Amino acid sequence: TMQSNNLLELAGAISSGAVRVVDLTFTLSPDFPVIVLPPEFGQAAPVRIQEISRYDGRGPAWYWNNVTFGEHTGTHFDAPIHWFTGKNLPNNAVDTMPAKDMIAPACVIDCSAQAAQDPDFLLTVPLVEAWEAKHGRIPERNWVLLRTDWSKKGWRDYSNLRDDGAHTPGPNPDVMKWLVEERGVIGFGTETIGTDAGQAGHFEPPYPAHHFLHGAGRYGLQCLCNLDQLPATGAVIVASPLKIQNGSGSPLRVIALVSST
Ligand SMILES: O=C(O)C(=O)c1ccccc1S
Ligand SMILES: [Mn+2]
Repeated sequence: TMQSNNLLELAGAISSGAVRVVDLTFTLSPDFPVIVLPPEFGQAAPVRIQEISRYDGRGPAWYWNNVTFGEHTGTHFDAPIHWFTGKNLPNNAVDTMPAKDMIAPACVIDCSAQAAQDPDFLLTVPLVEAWEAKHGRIPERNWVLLRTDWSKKGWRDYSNLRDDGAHTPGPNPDVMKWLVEERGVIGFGTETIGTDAGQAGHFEPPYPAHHFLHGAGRYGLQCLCNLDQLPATGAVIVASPLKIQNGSGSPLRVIALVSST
């Protein structure tokens, strides 16, 4: 049928390279920095990869590990249940979210110049409107990915922790409310630790990306990389979190399909 031909054409285009598959994921390792919350709160467990056997007496023909990690570690996905504003929504966990939400187009907003000047740079509605004047209105059910080139920093600058918390770029409250309510985005993605800015705990409402996205049943992606390899529009994101029972999120492989033509 027509549909199956389109799907087979896509598979052929991926095989031939006419459609590039761009990996937007950091390697999940014990060295990767994880979010540090104020000391009075529970903290993410460190990533641990413990070898069970490696073709030796513990397992002569096989290599495998036990892996421990927090749901919000490395390049990872946030489900609506992660935030109190999404706690009562239907199908709000990674194991109950609709599979169709795992594939959607993306708009990439390049703020790398601004973020290079100011680690506390905030995306605003006027900046997105200026982007739309150039690239067209953000369609419904798209990811909006904030390119800051933060993923190119060394670990210390990547976390950019000071005594008053992290200083990393992100969205202001107005733009998050606007993206969700006026543009119907499926989610918001960042290169930094967290979809929110490092100082977002002081915003109103606190952590506005989490607040508005998950309150509307939408999703977050964070610690992305290689956003500089994506076009402003036209990429399709595949983001399928682990099917953790009642999970609030999970590390995952995020890939983007990009037409080479
Ligand atoms: O979703 C996250 O990884 C994240 O940024 C976060 C996690 C837990 C608590 C607060 C925040 S703000
Ligand atoms: Mn998260």
